Amino acid sequence: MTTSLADVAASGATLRAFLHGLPGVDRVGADQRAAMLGTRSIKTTAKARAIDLAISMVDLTTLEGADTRGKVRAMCVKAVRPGGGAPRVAAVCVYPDLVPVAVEAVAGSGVKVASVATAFPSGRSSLDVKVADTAFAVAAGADEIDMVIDRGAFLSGDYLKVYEEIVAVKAACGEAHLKVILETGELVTYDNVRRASWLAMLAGADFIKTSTGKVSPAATLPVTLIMLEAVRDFRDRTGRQVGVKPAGGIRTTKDAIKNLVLVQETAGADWLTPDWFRLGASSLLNDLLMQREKLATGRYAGPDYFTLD
Ligand SMILES: O=C[C@H](O)COP(=O)(O)O
Repeated sequence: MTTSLADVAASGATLRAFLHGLPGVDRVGADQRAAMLGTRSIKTTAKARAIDLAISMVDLTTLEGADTRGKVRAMCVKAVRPGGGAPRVAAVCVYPDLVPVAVEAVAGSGVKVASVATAFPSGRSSLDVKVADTAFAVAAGADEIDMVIDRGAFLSGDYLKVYEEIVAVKAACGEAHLKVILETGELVTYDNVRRASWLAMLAGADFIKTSTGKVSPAATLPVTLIMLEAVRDFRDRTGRQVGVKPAGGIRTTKDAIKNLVLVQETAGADWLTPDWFRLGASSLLNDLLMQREKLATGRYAGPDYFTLD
């Protein structure tokens, strides 16, 4: 069924009625389903393919106050050529002022440049500043913008403010893709995660992303499960596909593979590509490369071989 949801945001009241009319999340059921899918084992050949797929989905990230041009350049080299014949990652993710460095370093490789904007990570600034932050990153060459929602507005029930900010930032993105970070660790309930997912998609998000990586808990499996259900149901309802990016705290190959199983079993194979699913992580790539080497040779390459963060 393809139904227009255009009038849902006609007013704060209609938006609230829609979001609160979504079915509630069965918390115990979501936790159990995520735990059950997380224990699935996969064969060695499937594991090799899964590792390469996971590498191709990584948004290799550095978001520290101490980031330097040199650190970003080194990260980009690794993003483009992770080593050992592994595929390139999907994107690098940096603060807006470092976008030009990343753009130059990945030029011609196919690796995208993503940048966090809108007063990341708190989102506490005026809309003008958030739009300017976005425009700055896009003008510098960012292919993707990772914005944060105003959690304060969301938690006080001012859904229209959150919606309008996303619409304004989306407009400032132009051709750049917009990932909307829900910061699920601050949303308190799974029902809120479902509501925020729909709110972001209704406002035009190309991707919904769990977390900034600055708040704990970050990308838990149940939260990713709820967001995958939301993109699946949103596409059933509107015909538009939206991507999902768990980010924050994903460090091991085991974590990555659990996420891939979740995608396959929840949203389905249409989401199992870097166009529709990303893993936002600062150190996951190292473990994926080490496990890849172990599968191929039977032994781990030492840290001399892989640059460890
Ligand atoms: O968007 C990605 C996160 O900021 C990275 O978080 P992480 O350092 O826990 O992998």
